[in-house]
Amino acid sequence: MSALSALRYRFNSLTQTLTVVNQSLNHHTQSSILVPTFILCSQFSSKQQSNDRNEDKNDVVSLFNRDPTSPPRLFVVQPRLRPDTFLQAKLNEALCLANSLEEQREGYFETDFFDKALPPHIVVQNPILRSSRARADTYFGPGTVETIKCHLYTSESKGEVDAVFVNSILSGIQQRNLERAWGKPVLDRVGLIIEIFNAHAYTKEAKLQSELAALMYKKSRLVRVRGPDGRYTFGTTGEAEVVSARGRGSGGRGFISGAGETELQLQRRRILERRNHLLSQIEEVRRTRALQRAARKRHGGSHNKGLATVAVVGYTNAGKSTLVSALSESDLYSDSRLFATLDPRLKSVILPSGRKVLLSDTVGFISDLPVQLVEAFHATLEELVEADLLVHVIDCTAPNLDEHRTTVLQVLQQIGVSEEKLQSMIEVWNKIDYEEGDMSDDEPLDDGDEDDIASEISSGLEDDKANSSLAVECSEGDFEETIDNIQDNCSDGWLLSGDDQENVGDHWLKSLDDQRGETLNNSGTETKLQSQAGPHVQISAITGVGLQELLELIDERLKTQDETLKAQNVVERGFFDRKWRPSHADDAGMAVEQ
Ligand SMILES: Nc1nc2c(ncn2[C@@H]2O[C@H](COP(=O)(O)OP(=O)(O)OP(=O)(O)O)[C@@H](O)[C@H]2O)c(=O)[nH]1
Ligand SMILES: [Mg+2]
Repeated sequence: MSALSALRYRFNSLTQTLTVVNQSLNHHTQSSILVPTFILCSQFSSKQQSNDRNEDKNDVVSLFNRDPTSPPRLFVVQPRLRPDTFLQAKLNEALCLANSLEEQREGYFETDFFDKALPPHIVVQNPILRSSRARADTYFGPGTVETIKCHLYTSESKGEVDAVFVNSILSGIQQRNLERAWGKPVLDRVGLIIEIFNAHAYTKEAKLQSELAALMYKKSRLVRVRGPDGRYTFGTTGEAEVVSARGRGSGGRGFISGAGETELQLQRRRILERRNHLLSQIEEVRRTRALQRAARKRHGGSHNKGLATVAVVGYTNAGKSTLVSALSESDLYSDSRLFATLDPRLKSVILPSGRKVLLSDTVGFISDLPVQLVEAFHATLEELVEADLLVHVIDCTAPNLDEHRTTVLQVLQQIGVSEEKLQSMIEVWNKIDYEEGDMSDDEPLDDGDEDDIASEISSGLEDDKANSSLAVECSEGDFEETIDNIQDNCSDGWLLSGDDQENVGDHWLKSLDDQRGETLNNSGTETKLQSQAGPHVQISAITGVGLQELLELIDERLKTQDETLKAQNVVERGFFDRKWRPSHADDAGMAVEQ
């Protein structure tokens, strides 16, 4: 089996299995359930929610000018990674990300995830693996840029491409230069994830937070690049820097009144104004959430006891929503699309001891979760920080399970979850029902020449090569040459920019390397983030295996926590009593004796 078919097989077998699983639930029922039947202490009443959802309905925030009525077709560029299992996992994730970008309408997606064709894609040389540093201007070397360009043209001739997705982190300059080289909008990993959040945002809260993240990302991408004529230009298509009237006349008269505002300054100002507006609205959301949490803690439980919240966290697509639905016998929206859930949902569950608790389903994480999203989704993520107990769901079928675990732990630490809560977190391995198809004739990705593989993996291009003049330039024989032998001095003037930039991509791969070092090393040295040796419970949220055991474990952990808290309270009360007891001689003596 060729590397391409192996990859297709893996992707298809993954999606097919999930299709079968999904068939057990009626699609339309699933789709419509985002209008929740029961949201405890929700921030808005259901009537309010529907109003909120209708409000700003046409406000589609997009990082590139995509048509919101139909999902964009993306061409996926995956830089090579090692080992092959890691590359395979990252490529699969990139393809799922590319297919996940679709506007959500009235609570459901028009396209079934499994009906979507595999996006055209290519695996290329990784500039960071090769020279430990990516090019400042185009990230890839000129040979790779050209190779991608001709593969892109071939795909485009079939009407397949609206934009290019590079599964790496690019700087603003690199992105702009690649857009010019390829004549297509370019999205990097951060951009695509933010774009997906914007497309999937449905409630007012999610929309506000996603828009804020997109704005902050946009702000960091406002760059000027040198045009073909050597002058600085602004904008994707290289418009000249526009000067607005603002600034003129404000600081003086006539010639000393200032040069006005450049396009760059104008865009920045607009972004900052909108940002302040969004921040004030998000602050309101946070305040409301905090009040509701406090109310739950005070009166939510039986016998006037507080109601404990158990937050279900995990990598995106791990099965969090399916698990919460199964435990609470409800029907939260679940989908193989990444980031299907953006808003926290609370569902009540009765534990084996008879105790009632709230299960919270929330947004999933991903490696390199954009910092803009973490900051913007502060109000949502705060729910996790405030939860009494965390349940970490891991998809045990993921080949890079350790990386998923590390990513989630890193994000939890980043948002301020205490060490104590991380220690008491329950780790659950989900999808134990999953059976891998027969992979006996599957070849490892890297068998043979790695550049042949890169050519092979490029989807749907092989057949066209013989006929297309462009394909002649991309023929496999030339491929190696294109990548290896073209000198790095071929960049046109416009590729070079005067603007300084940092190599964010380097950081990304370095962090990948670090993670792989941590997660794939066999030295036996445990990092702090890997203190968990294995799962506490193994379950299948679909078949129900292990769910009772999980509920018992939650019960037990909460009980232990209650006892610890009680003990602490006794100690604290003792201290309090000693400190504030009236200064009667006998009492004081007793207090000392205690
Ligand atoms: N085979 C199998 N598939 C499962 C299981 N649990 C969930 N899935 C599937 O995994 C996919 C993702 O499930 P979700 O519950 O949406 O995952 P999630 O973690 O909520 O994902 P996001 O909300 O996108 O972060 C869906 O297609 C589910 O049907 C399981 O136990 N076994
Ligand atoms: Mg979900």
